[in-house]
Formats: sequence, structure tokens, C-alpha cells
Amino acid sequence: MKPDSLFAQRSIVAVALVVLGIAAILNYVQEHVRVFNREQDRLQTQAHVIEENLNQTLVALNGVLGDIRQQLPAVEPADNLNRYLKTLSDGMPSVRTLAVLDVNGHALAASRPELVGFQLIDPDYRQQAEFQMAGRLDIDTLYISPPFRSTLGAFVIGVSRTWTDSRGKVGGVVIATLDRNYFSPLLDSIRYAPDMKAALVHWDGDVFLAEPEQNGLADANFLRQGSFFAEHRQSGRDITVLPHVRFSQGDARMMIQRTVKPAGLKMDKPLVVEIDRSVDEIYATWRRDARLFAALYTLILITSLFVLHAYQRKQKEADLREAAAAQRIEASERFMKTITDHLPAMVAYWTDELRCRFANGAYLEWFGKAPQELIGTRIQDLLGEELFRKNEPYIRAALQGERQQFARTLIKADGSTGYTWAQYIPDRQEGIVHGFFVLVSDVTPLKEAERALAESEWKLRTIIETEPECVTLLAADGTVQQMNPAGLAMFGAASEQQVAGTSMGGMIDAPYQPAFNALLADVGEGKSGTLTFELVGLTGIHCWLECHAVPMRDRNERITGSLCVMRDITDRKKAEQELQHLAQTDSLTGLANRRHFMALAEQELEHCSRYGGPLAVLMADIDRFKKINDTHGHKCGDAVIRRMAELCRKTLRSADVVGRLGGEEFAVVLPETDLRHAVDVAELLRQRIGQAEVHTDTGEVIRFTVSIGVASRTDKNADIETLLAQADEALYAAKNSGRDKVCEYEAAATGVGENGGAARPKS
Ligand SMILES: Nc1nc2c(ncn2[C@@H]2O[C@H](COP(=O)(O)OP(=O)(O)OP(=O)(O)O)[C@@H](O)[C@H]2O)c(=O)[nH]1
Repeated sequence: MKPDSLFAQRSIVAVALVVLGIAAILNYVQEHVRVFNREQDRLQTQAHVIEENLNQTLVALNGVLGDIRQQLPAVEPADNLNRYLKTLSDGMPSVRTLAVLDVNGHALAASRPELVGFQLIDPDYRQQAEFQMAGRLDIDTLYISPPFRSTLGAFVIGVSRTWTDSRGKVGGVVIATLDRNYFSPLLDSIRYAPDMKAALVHWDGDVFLAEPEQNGLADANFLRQGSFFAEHRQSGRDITVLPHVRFSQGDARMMIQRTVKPAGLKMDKPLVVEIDRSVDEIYATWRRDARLFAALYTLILITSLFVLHAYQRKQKEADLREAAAAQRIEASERFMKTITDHLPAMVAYWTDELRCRFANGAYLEWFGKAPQELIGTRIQDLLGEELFRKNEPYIRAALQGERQQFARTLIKADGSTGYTWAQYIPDRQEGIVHGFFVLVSDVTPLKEAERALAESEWKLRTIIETEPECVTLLAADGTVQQMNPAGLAMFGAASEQQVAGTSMGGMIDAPYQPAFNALLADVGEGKSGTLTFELVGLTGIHCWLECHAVPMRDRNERITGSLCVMRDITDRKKAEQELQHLAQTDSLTGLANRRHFMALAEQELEHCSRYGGPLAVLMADIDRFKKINDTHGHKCGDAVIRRMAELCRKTLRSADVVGRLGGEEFAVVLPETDLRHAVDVAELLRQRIGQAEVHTDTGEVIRFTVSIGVASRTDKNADIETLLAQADEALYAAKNSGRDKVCEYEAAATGVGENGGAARPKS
């Protein structure tokens, strides 16, 4: 809060308090005047009540005294007069005694008969009466005596009129004494406050009656030089109001003095009613209210000052907090501006009235504006009508609280085409949209990169789709995601949908599936590998594929699957198989040649060694084959050899391994066959060969025989060469024993065979 504001607040409170104080003071001054006027009116009214009563009394007495005076000659004797006076006196409660006095003051008749003959009048009053009687007599005047003590001791005022005898000579006075006991309650009745005093005073200053009764006051005389009473007398006014009199002792008082002198009544001296009240008591309520207000005002003053002080202190604290917050906001705004100015994007804020409130450096630069030019500008003016019309739906939607994003192609200031990606982000606070943030990114490089990427993708796709090899993408679980047309053709699929989601492992032949799964597992670990396998496609086409698999990774280098490039190697595989077949097969007989036979024999021997079964070997050689050749020609010799091979195939089991070791020599491995059964097989073979015929082109029939050596595996450590050598030894024995024989090899050779070797003929 500014010092000016603090001062203003203090001034306002001070002025308010002063105004309140002045208003209250004015009000209390007015109230003071009102209290004064009201009290003055009330005192005057009360004085008037007494005056009226006295007026009536005096007028009535004047009449009564006049009546008595006229009746005097008629009322005789004295007793009758006494009764007459008593009757009149009883009818007038204010009158204590009615009496007819002679000039000496002796009672000639009285309402109280006991007074007859006594001198009733006070000596002072008698002097006055005598004075009246001496010649200044006025029979029309009502004489009011000063208060005096009567013969019976009562304190009275005498009211008298002069009477004359039949000769017109003054005979005395007709007098009525006013009873103080009658006027005392009357005077007391007009006192409406305890502090109120009332007195009935004779014109000469003698006090006749005072309420409340005060010691000595009844006998006091107010007619002193400079007294208030003397001033009232001298003023000649009927009424005197003294708002603030102070006696030598006592409090200040408001006093009313009223002369009692009925109009039309001739009196020698009037009476005076004097009423007064204590000024302190008159203003007691006012003063109490004023004190109360003063206390209240002081309380209000202190409270106001305290509240103001507390409020201003809180305001100062709030100001400090606000200033700190403003500093933070300013720093934050500076920070935000620094950030936004370095952002490779245009940032701005538009209010709900579509006026710019903030724009970063890039935004200003794009539109070529300075900050002071742009802030407050209408968006229509900045964008222009055409662009505004295009963007207006997004603007309206953003102001409805919906986030907007859209692409826009713009012509830049330098004339080049720029691509932007705009976002309108509503500024929603407590459900109300106050404006929206604009974030515009220049995506021209991205667009160009996208275009280049699209071109690259198109090229790649073209390559893949025209690639004669199968290119397929597999998911991490080995299912097909994508496959190019060449791949679809290999797998016999009509469309990509037919294979999409299918397990690749399930599509290849069962024997290769473990190896293929192992390959995918390796790829899943980041390795690459190659596998050749056979495949029977969906349409039943058989082919050989060579698959090269590499891992596929996402942008985080996470392996997401595998890329498999599969080449159809069926032709190559067939050629290889053909070559292998040729390399392993004897071209004349189709049997395994020596090398292949030896390999197969090794396998069988190894199997036998592993599982512990028996195994036998035959060595067969056509007898005197040279002669056949020589007799029928080499071609017929070949036919004999082929027939020999045929008979071997027909006679022996498929599990038996037959090979042509060279010329007319054949070897056979008989798995799971002991020597005895091997000899039987050899014998059967010998017999069938012996029964066979080969027809030459010339119609001749060639018959031939064979010698067979049999050896069985008795020594577990014996290799195939040893066994063949043993069988060959038995063959040698068969040859030597006359041919067309089967000889078995015996380990403990004792005279076996014709040459005494370790073989002996079977038959
Ligand atoms: N037609 C033909 N003859 C062959 C082939 N290979 C070897 N020969 C001949 O087979 C003959 C083998 O003769 P020999 O080794 O002397 O034995 P043999 O005449 O059968 O006499 P024994 O074995 O003792 O009964 C030779 O004359 C070879 O030229 C062949 O592939 N075809």
C-alpha cells in the first residue's frame, strides 16, 4: 500500500471521527438547548398553575369579603354574624379564619367565635391597617398583608377589605387569613422533581410558604438589595426567568418568578410565586448521555484507531506479500520469456477479446512486429482477413475450451513456402476461458524430411515388392507382420492377410521348426543367423529356403521383432543333392560307392557301438568275372554287375547298407544281425544269384555265381576296415574253396578256409 493511501485512510478515519464528534456535540448542544427550553416551559407551567389557583382564590375572597361587608348591617346580633362567617369560612378551604375587625384590630365577629374580642392582627399589619384606615382608605382595594403569626399561632397572610358604617365612616376591616396548610400541598403538588423548590412570597419579600420546607426560609425575607427577588420587583415584569442563578451557598439553579395579581382585581400588593430547580439535576440526564456518548466515542475512537492500525499493518503485510509475489511473477515472466524466446516455436497468448497479450521473439519475428506493436493488437488485424477466416473456427473452438491443433501452409515473408503446425490451448481457469495460448511450430524441415522419408519408403517398398526373395517382418513372437509378394508366392499365399499373424515357425516343415525357433531366439538376443529349411507351401509346393534373419529395433534400440530375407534355393539344393548323389553312388549299379559305403558303414558301426547290438559284414565277389567279360564282352559284364546289384537290393533289407567297392566286388553291412543270421543272408543271396540269368543282346543266357565272405563284430573295438578285412579274408577263403561259397570269418582261425586262414566255408 502506498504512503498516500495510508495517509488517506487515516485522514478518512480522522475526518469520520471528527464529523461524528462534531455531530454529537451539535446534537448535545441542541439537546442542551432543548432541555433548557423544556425545563423553562415546565417551570413556567407549574408557576402558572399556582398563579391560577391563587388568582381564583384571591378573586373569590375579594368577592366574599365584599359580600360580608355588605351584609354587616343586616346580620345582627353578633352570634348570627359569627355563624354567617363560619358558614362562609367552611365553604372556603383556603381560608383559615374569617373575621370582622374594628379599627383597632379587635374581632367583632369571627368564624371562630373564641376569637371575638381578641386583637387578631399582627402589630405590623395593624400599623398598615391603621394606615389604611387613617385616610388612605380605598374600599375597592384588596389588601394583602405580609405573613404573620396569628393569635392562635398560625402563620397566615391576611387578605382584607375595609368596611364602613352607616355613616360612611371606616369601621374596620373584613379579613380572611389564608391557611398555609391549604397551600402547602398545592405548592408541593407542582414539584415534579425532588430538587425542585417552590415558594410563595409576599410582595414585601416575606416568605409565606416554601416547599420543601427549609429551616428558617418560612420567616426569611427575599427583599434585599441586589437580590433576585428585588430585581424581579423592580423589573415590573409579570414573570422573570433566571436560567442560571447561584446563591451564595448552594448549586446553580434555574428560577421562575411570577407575580400573582389577578387581572381586574385591585390589590395593594401582589404575591410572588418562585420556583427553581437545580441546573445540575436539570441536565443530569443530558450530562449522563453526554458522558455515555463521550465514553462511547472514546471507545469508537480507540477501536477505530486500533482497527485502522491493525488493518494498515495487515495491508502493509499484504502489500509486502503482493510485492514479493509481483517480483516472483515478474521473474517468472522474465524466465518464461527467456525460455519462449529461445524456443524454436512461435508462442503467443490471445485474450478472449482476441487481443494479443504476449508474443515471443519467434512470433514477433514471423510477423515482423515489435512487441509494442503487437501487444493489444486484434488478431484479425495481425492475420489479415483471409487467414483469420481460415483460423476462425479453431479460434472459436479454443475459446469454447477445446484444444485445437492443425497444420497450415503459409507463405513466409521471404516468399518461401513454410509449413506450420499450430496448437490453440485454451486458458481455462475455474471453468472460465480467459483466452488461449498459441504454439506454432515451423515444421518445414520436418515436412521436407517426411517427404524425403516417404520417397525413401516408396523406393524401399518398390525394391522389396519387386525383390525376388522373400522379405518378411516377424513380430517378437514369431508371427508374420508383413511379407512381400515374392514371399507370398514362396509360401503359396494369395494375399498378405492370409499369412499375417500366422506363426512363421508353424509354416515350415516340422523337422526344421526347432532350428528355426532357435534362430528367432538368437535374433531376439540381438544376433543374426542363417538357416536352410524345407517348406511345403500352402498350395503344396515344396521348396528349399535359405533364411537370413536379423533383429528389428525401434528408435530406442529395443528389439521388436526380426527381419527375415528368404531365398528360394530349391534348384541349388537339387543340384547339390544330385552332385552328392553322384558323389556317393556307383553309376553302374546305383549302389553306394566305396566312399559313401564306408561312411554309411561307419554310421552303422557307431550306432551299433552306442546301442550294443550285433552287426555283420559281407564281402561278395562275382566268380570268374573276367571270363564273362572276355566271353560276352564288357557290356554284358556290366549287365551282370547290375543284376548282381539288383539281387542284392531285393534280397537284403532296406536297413542294410549295400555298396559296390569296385569292379565286381560288393560289400554289405547288416545291422542288428549276428554271424549266424548273416551267414544265412549271404547264403540266400548266393543261391538267388546262382539262379539268376542275364540275357545278352544276342540271346545268350549268362549265368554266374558269387563268393561271399561273412564277418561279424565280435570285438567291440573293431573298426569297419577291420571287419571288411575279416569279411574279405572269409571271401578269399570262399574263392579258394572253389567259389560259389559262403565263408565266415572266425576269430580263432584254426584251419578255416581252403588256405588255412581264419575263415571257413559255410557250405
Ligand atoms: N565288364 C566289366 N568288367 C570289369 C569291370 N571292372 C572290372 N572288370 C573286370 O573284371 C575282371 C576281374 O577279374 P579278376 O580279378 O581276375 O577275377 P575273376 O576273373 O573274377 O576271377 P575270380 O575272382 O578269381 O573268380 C577283370 O578282367 C576286369 O577287367 C566293370 O566295371 N565291368
